[in-house]
Amino acid sequence: MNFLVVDHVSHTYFTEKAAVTALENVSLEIEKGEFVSFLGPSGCGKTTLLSIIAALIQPTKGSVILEGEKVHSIHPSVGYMLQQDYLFPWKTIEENILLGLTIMGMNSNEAKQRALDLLSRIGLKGVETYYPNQLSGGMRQRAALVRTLATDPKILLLDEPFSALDYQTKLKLEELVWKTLKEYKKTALLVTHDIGEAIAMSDRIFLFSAKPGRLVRTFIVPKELRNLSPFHSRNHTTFSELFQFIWKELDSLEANE
Ligand SMILES: Nc1ncnc2c1ncn2[C@@H]1O[C@H](COP(=O)(O)OP(=O)(O)OP(=O)(O)O)[C@@H](O)[C@H]1O
Repeated sequence: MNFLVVDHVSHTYFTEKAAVTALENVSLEIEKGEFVSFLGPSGCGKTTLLSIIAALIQPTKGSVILEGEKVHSIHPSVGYMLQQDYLFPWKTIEENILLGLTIMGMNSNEAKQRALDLLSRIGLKGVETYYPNQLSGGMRQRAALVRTLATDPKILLLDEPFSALDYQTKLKLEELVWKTLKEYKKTALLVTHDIGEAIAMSDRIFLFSAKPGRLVRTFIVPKELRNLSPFHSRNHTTFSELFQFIWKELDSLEANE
């Protein structure tokens, strides 16, 4: 049984002016513990697909099946990490993280201890009492990662979580997120515009076309890259070969728009 199945999903947004088909007949399967990326031109429905998997919106057609059960409503098995950290500015880092646990009804000491352990592992020990505006962008995203992992979700949806960061911070955070998710054996779906990021972090890459969003190709990242952390993957010769290959595919998709 596949861990997550997206089964013939289509989605159309109806506005006063028009109907926009964001996704058309998308089917894919993801295994437990896999790290996959959704790559494609702007507007190809990547965020829409993540929102459907999280059950924030219902697909017009098709379904999403997680561990054999159809996903109907928002469920704690899914953790979301976005471009913006959405930490509450009036709460300390620790309070922000514990708030997530309380909302999920997980108020146990064990859950709190896990959150504090995670903060320390992710290099944020000592900043528990700080407010978000006292931290750098990279530290805030690390705090957001802790908040997401603290509830122990089965699957993490990462919607361009590094895109607002400067290049060096982005590379460091990619490394940290990849290592942490591998250590915790999490399944992750990353939405990105960055081909390099997709190759460096993923086991497989799903390439989408726009208008309407269709799954056009799946790339399996070669094993020699998959076993390397993002930083080391970027320095491997196979990396640039795959980069150029995907670049050309993406370029031809954009030319056909
Ligand atoms: N709430 C909405 N109402 C109407 N149309 C929408 C809505 N949300 C998204 N769309 C449209 O659906 C299409 C897919 O949008 P979506 O945000 O899923 O794409 P994306 O691939 O994540 O884009 P980007 O890479 O620019 O973030 C776009 O044409 C967008 O304009």
